[in-house]
Amino acid sequence: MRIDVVTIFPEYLDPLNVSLVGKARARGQLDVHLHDLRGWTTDIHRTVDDTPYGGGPGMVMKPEPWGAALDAVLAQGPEGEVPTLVVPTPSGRPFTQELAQELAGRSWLAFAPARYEGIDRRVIDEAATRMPVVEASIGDYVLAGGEVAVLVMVEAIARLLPGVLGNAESHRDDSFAPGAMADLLEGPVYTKPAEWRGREVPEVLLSGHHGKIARWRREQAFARTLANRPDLVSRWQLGAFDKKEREA
Ligand SMILES: N#Cc1c(-c2ccc3ccn(Cc4ccc(CN5CCCC5)cc4)c3c2)n[nH]c1N
Repeated sequence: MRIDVVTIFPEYLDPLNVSLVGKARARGQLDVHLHDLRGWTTDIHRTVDDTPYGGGPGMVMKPEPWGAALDAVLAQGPEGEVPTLVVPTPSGRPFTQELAQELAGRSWLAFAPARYEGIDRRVIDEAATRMPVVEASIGDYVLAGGEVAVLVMVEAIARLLPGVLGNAESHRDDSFAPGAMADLLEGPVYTKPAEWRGREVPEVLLSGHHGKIARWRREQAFARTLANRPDLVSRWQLGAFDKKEREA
């Protein structure tokens, strides 16, 4: 997968050099290109923003630098291909595991993290005439810009790419991943030592009885989901019900 990121803060994306994403880049599983938006400004002050038409707070990112930057990204990318443009925004569709799975299936993603009050709308509308555009939000809170959202999205997507997670890890039982535990949160996890500060590991986990362990983990996941995300329980129950219906 090729990933391009256009930003006025390329250094904000330094975490893409470490850990899971960094290793995937070193192995050639990810090809990441960072672009400083100011490289496409034409004035001495390298201006990327201006006041909003219609008034209102803050500044808006000018269309010219973004248009030129996206032109350059398309020109530098694989011949005859276009990226999916991912635009982090508070008003976007929720960035969920499902959307991460969808984007993990694309061969080329271009991220456009904005700052200020966002990008002039015409940039997105014009881009949508020549590539798929996904406007997505990582959660119901307000950030100061889109770069941290890019870090979140790239990590969630990268770990789904074949071979990126080692054999010792798996996204099979992730929260929200398809399958028996779909839509349930993870249950508790334990490792050695068996006793720590007077607290013991649940006996069932030491039993070696895989059926009992699996049932215990499902019960724990259900209890945790009921406590922290009751909204997911109804979805899971409906899913489990549908499955029984289909098997009946
Ligand atoms: N993903 C994601 C995000 C973001 C996000 C993503 C990208 C940018 C670019 C700039 N900002 C700052 C900002 C802050 C408030 C507003 C709303 N204003 C109301 C009146 C006019 C706009 C617009 C932008 C961003 C925030 N925040 N939260 C998420 N889950």
